[in-house]
Amino acid sequence: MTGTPLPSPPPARLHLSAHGHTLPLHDIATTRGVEQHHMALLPAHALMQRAGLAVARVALAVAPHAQTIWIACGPGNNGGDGLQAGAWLQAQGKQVLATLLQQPEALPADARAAYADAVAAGVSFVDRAPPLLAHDLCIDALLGIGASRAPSAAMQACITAMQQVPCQTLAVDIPTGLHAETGHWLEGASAAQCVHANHTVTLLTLKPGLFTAHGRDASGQVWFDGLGTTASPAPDAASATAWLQGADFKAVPRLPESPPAYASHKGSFGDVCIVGGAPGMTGAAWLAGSAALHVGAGRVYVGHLAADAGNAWAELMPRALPDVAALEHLPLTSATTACGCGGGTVIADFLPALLDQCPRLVIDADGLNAVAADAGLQALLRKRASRQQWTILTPHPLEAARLLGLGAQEVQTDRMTAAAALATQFQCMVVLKGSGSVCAAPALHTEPAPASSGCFMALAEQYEPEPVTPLPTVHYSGNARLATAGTGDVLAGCMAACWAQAHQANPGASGMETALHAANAAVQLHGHTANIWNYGTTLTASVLAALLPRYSG
Ligand SMILES: NC(=O)C1=CN([C@@H]2O[C@H](COP(=O)(O)OP(=O)(O)OC[C@H]3O[C@@H](n4cnc5c(N)ncnc54)[C@H](OP(=O)(O)O)[C@@H]3O)[C@@H](O)[C@H]2O)[C@@H](O)CC1
Ligand SMILES: Nc1ncnc2c1ncn2[C@@H]1O[C@H](COP(=O)(O)OP(=O)(O)O)[C@@H](O)[C@H]1O
Ligand SMILES: [K+]
Repeated sequence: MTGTPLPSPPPARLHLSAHGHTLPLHDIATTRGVEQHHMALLPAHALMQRAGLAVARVALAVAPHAQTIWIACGPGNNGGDGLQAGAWLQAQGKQVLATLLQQPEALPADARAAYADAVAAGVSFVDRAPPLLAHDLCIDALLGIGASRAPSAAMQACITAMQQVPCQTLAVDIPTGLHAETGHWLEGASAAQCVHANHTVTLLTLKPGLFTAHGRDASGQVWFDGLGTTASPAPDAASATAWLQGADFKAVPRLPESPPAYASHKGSFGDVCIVGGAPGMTGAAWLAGSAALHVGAGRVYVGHLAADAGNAWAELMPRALPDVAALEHLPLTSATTACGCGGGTVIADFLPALLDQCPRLVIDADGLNAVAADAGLQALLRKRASRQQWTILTPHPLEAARLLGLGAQEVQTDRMTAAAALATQFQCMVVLKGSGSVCAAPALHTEPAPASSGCFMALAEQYEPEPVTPLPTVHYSGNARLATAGTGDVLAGCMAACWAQAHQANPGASGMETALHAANAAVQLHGHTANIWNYGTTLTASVLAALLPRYSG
């Protein structure tokens, strides 16, 4: 077995990328399809041999000095990958001890062959975790994409042991206990029933659950191996079911610098209006305005709902909004507007006019709460897309729950579905914030094919455009340094500024696509700024706003 040619390329390590790079994500059904396709092309058992080799390679890379390696193997093919890795590692001179939670004869065929390889290589079998030292390693090969319920009692004992070992843990494909698609715990399980790995080597495809909800905490450093089925380190893009933004297989910790054209002026970078800052929450509007300014909007107006709002930044243009009529002092019909930041309950009075007039509108915070509470506002919101007026909603999980009439926990249980449901329900772009922010869009209607004459004209008239729903994007950038008050206001202002500039640069582009681009660009800039903050002090929202890099397309 050790003479089998090595599949290439070797496992690749996922890194943050400042370039807004996208990588394809695949759900379980598509992953199964990819697996079946390649299994049919390869000799029997070859794919699992490659999977085992990929796991062994990562094991040697992350724990080069390990002498003892404990592998907890479940009853399916994830366990088979573990057994196969054990065979490779034993052949490399490691002492491999495996705990197998299934009778060997009851394993699926590939895993049974892996078991035979492990026995032949000299792997020992033990009932429970052996004594391990800090430089040793344990491998979680209990459950992969076949996990269907909370771990069994025997599995739980292995998970608890893995939580107590003094060495690193490497998960195969997905940490046991985590749902591969949602990043939530398996149904009926909790954090205590999930492996919290230092590393995860995921196989054939990148799974969305590794990157959102609890996924980032449970997975540690993610590695990918296409098992020789892809020419590049990235999995196949054609069959993607979502995108991951902000990660790459190479470290690129620098933002590109593209200076603005010499012959440009402040009118070249779009205007932004902020509407918010009710009494007691004036800071929220200033934070959003500051963010818009730093991201590079040409002119930023702050319409504040409090009578005495002060002025935090000399560069911002304040406009007092004692009543709805005062909105005429803002260039709402030409600018890009972010509303709701610190908007209090009074923002509800302003929303009908904003929904009516603003061609590009980001609705955040209290603006979202107002919409959730008022069916009339919801109807106005839904109508906007048909009038070519575009909207981005930026809820955190509780705001999303209010809009959907669910509990916040239900939203967190399946963040991608929740974001997509909001996008469809309100015909808006949606950024569901939190760890692994998710951007979703409603179905886009494709234009009819151009027809020039005769029967083709007649056919074109009958042509019903097929709606196309863009894939959701999960963001890899961002971390818990953003978990401080006001960072959401900063995101809203940042988004309006990205959107204003993207629209200004290309006013003829599809409004919906520009909105989607702006939503993703803003989440990336915001998250990236938190990723590079390394000063040991709290990243306050004001500092975050001032550090945001200029939008560069
Ligand atoms: N074949 C190949 O060449 C390749 C395979 N690959 C690998 O295969 C993995 C998928 O394998 P898989 O489909 O066998 O599913 P897997 O995750 O092992 O679990 C299913 C088993 O667990 C059981 N079970 C479920 N939940 C349970 C629970 N809570 N507590 C206890 N038991 C539970 C379930 O029992 P059942 O529900 O049937 O009663 C069944 O026995 C994939 O993630 C990747 O690692 C790739 O590397 C590519 C090459
Ligand atoms: N643990 C985390 N990991 C990544 N991003 C986070 C985390 N906590 C918060 N954030 C980000 O910080 C921002 C917080 O927004 P929000 O909850 O609206 O805060 P606020 O209302 O205080 O401004 C969002 O962009 C969110 O995605
Ligand atoms: K696993």
